Amino acid sequence: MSRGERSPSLALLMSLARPVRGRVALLAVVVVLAQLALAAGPLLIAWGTDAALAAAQGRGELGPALVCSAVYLTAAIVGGVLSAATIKIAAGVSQSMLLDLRSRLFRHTQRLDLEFHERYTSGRVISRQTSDTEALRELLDGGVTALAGSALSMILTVVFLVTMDWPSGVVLLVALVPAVLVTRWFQQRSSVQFRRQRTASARLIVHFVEAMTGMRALQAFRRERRSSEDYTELALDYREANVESIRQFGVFDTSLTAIGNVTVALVLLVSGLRVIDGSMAIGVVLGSVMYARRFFAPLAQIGTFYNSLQSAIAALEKLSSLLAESPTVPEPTRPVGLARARGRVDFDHVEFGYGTLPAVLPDLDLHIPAGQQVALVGTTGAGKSTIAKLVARFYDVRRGSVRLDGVDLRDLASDDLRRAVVMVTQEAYLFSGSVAANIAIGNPRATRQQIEAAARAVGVHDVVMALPEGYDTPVDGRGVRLSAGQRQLVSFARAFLADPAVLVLDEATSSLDVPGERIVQEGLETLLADRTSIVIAHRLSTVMAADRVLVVEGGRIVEDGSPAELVEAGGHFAKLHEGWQATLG
Ligand SMILES: Nc1ncnc2c1ncn2[C@@H]1O[C@H](COP(=O)(O)OP(=O)(O)OP(=O)(O)O)[C@@H](O)[C@H]1O
Repeated sequence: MSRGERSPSLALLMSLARPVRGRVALLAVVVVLAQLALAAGPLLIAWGTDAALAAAQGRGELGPALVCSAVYLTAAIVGGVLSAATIKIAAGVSQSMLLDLRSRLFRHTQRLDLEFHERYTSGRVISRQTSDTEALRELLDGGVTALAGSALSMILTVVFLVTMDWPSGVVLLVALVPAVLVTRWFQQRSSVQFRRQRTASARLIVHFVEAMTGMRALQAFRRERRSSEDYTELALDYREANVESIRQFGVFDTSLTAIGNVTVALVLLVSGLRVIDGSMAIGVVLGSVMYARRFFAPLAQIGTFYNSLQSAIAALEKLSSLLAESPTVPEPTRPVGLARARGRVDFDHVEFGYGTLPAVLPDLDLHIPAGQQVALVGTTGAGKSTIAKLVARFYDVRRGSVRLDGVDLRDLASDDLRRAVVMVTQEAYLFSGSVAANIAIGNPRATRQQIEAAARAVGVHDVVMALPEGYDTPVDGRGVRLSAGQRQLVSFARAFLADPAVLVLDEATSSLDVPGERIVQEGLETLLADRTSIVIAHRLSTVMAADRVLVVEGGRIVEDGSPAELVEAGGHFAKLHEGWQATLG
């Protein structure tokens, strides 16, 4: 990892910590004080045993022993209270930082353009918001303080021990060599193992999600058995990875305990010999042994925390690179207002292609007067949706310009653009909430009367009234309680309520000209009336009702005229028309 790559992560961490820097400083002070209080224990015992007990036994003075006990007790209580405070402050700091991060991520990804979302995929966005934020939470929620506390505890132990009795300190430092080697071994092995675990778990989840979301296809093609065999294999892989990781930790932990015990024995041996020859007091032996015992425990914590640290660093890198993405459809620096758009749309020699791919529209010159109803037809992949999406400025053009009432969309204030141009997609996406709330998306300030009027206008009012709770009936994420046609009508009502100057609509391919679809057709007619409309048409009735039909082929308009004129002309459209009529029989 180069410095250049790391710095955005660090910058992100710093920017998250800035608003809570006071609490971070307090946390640092509390961690140091807690460790000092805890590390003082053995020193007090040594002094208490040698000086205070000697005073009590020799001269019958209880004072020093009482003082020593009181100080020991105070240090223990202070250490305990401060350790608890550390956890509390760290949790507060981490939750504030994560709240900030989560909202930043959400706002940012929402602001990014469609091109980004198509490239990045929703799965990746979700894992930024969930598992990566979670990895960071583990680190911030005590991981950093535990690491700092552990390191500080080891340093203080050595310093106190060397100050109290340097030969024991030397024994400790010598024992540190194998302990560090074992820790390094564990870190190397476990980071490989950790990656294996993560990959195995990701594969398992992907398989699970795929099987669940593709359940219909899975059952239709009788793939259940094969699918569960594959799942079992992946689950076994995951188990293997977990077992191996636990085994490694077992080896590491046991080795550290063994090193710790041998060190205690060595300290005891060296001290014992020195007590025999009279060069060491018994209290110092006690203190040294206690220091030796508490020395290695933090190392196990540092070792096990290594993986969390690694994954938090990786998560931070991914999060910061997502936050560094900037929209390719930027807000204008000096927006031009357009309070009441009339609805004239112009494509002036537009060249457009997705990302760096070859141009889909090589040179489109199209002028639609305000109020005209335009139907786009053509073979699949011809570029109809692309034209529609450019009108809503989901993407920016490479060359030329798209203008609304003469204003380049790139200069138009985005609120004005969103008010003036509304796109209704085939998908007719419903958000979780009531039917009324879904219609009100078109105009959040609308009253219930206005919502109902919109529903009446597009012919969905009776359908809604027949639902168990009428307008307050909740619809799930994708509107499972409503049929495709009903969903479409709700999305028409939403667009009707928004009342845009320009309506862009991708007519559902599944809805054909069958009698049951009459209601959708009528709703559509009301919606399209009195405004500029650009419809990617799939029904003959919609096309025939349009003022103007554009036949698109290979990103170019090959025929342009009224439906009657084009039928008359005997070109592509006339053939399409013939075919349509034949299917309707
Ligand atoms: N998001 C995208 N990224 C890259 N290429 C795309 C994207 N969307 C469409 N294309 C390509 O652009 C071309 C035009 O696609 P477009 O969706 O505009 O066609 P269409 O006429 O609307 O087709 P259909 O009737 O099947 O919806 C196609 O070659 C398609 O592969």
